Amino acid sequence: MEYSEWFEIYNWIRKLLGISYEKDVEATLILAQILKGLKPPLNELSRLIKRRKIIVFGAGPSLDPVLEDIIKYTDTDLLHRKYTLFAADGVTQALLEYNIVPHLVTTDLDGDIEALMWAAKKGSLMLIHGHGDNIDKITSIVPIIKKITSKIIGTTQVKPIPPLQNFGGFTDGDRAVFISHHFKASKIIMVGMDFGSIVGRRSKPWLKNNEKAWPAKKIKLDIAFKLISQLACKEKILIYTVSDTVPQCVKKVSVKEIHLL
Ligand SMILES: Nc1ncnc2c1ncn2[C@@H]1O[C@H](COP(=O)(O)OP(=O)(O)OP(=O)(O)O)[C@@H](O)[C@H]1O
Ligand SMILES: Nc1nc2c(c(=O)[nH]1)N=C(CO)CN2
Ligand SMILES: [Mg+2]
Repeated sequence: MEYSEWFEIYNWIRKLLGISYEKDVEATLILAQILKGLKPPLNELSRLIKRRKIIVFGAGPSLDPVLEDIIKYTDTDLLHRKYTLFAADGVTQALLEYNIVPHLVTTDLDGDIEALMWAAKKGSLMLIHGHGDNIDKITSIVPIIKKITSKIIGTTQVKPIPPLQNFGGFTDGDRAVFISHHFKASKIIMVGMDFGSIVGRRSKPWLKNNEKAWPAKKIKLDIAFKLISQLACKEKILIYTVSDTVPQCVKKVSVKEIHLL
């Protein structure tokens, strides 16, 4: 997506959530400074996505039960070989419990940090997002991840400055879908991308159970739903979901059907 096209969407989101452009720019400068000197592994990102089937895991309430179901039909080694596994932030904790190392992780560093460190150690490529409301986490956590791995790509939602990138997308989950589209995935299969008004417990380390979405979170889930609908309809790409809430132009499939895709 052209930056000008994204910038219009970003401004729409900014108004909805009252986001500060200046703080987003500040976060971008700080993240770029911390990652300076690290060459973003874009070739590896492309190799993991281009012409491959991607499973994007979101942190909705259906994540854990569906993951259990998937593992019933496909053993975890096969899953790892057949698909590129793309975890949205806190989902990494669930994958850790099944010992499934995601190939890719999108995070704005508000998921379970231990799980993110585990993924970094195991070789996941970490797409770390900087925005105006996670500057404290950027400065405290990114230097630690940098000591563990060089497989880091910094992302931003404003104009990128090297070595950062902007592939479009807003929340960790829809950003994973946008990145998969940008690098020309053959198919994108969404698991746990439930949207709606219940936040899955994997979303935040402090959640013990699934919980009713607080007002800002509800707006973010609606934004994610809309962005994926727009992308699926406009770009005519093949996006599937196993969740009951189905964005426009996305096809609903059952867990059993995943391996037929
Ligand atoms: N019902 C849901 N509950 C939680 N996450 C969901 C749900 N449906 C889809 N998702 C996706 O899973 C991702 C999980 O990431 P995470 O919980 O870290 O959210 P986030 O993008 O950081 O947003 P926030 O800033 O509100 O925490 C979300 O970005 C969202 O796109
Ligand atoms: N400034 C700002 N940007 C964001 C925020 C947020 O809370 N503040 N949350 C996001 C969800 O992943 C993505 N981007
Ligand atoms: Mg997050």
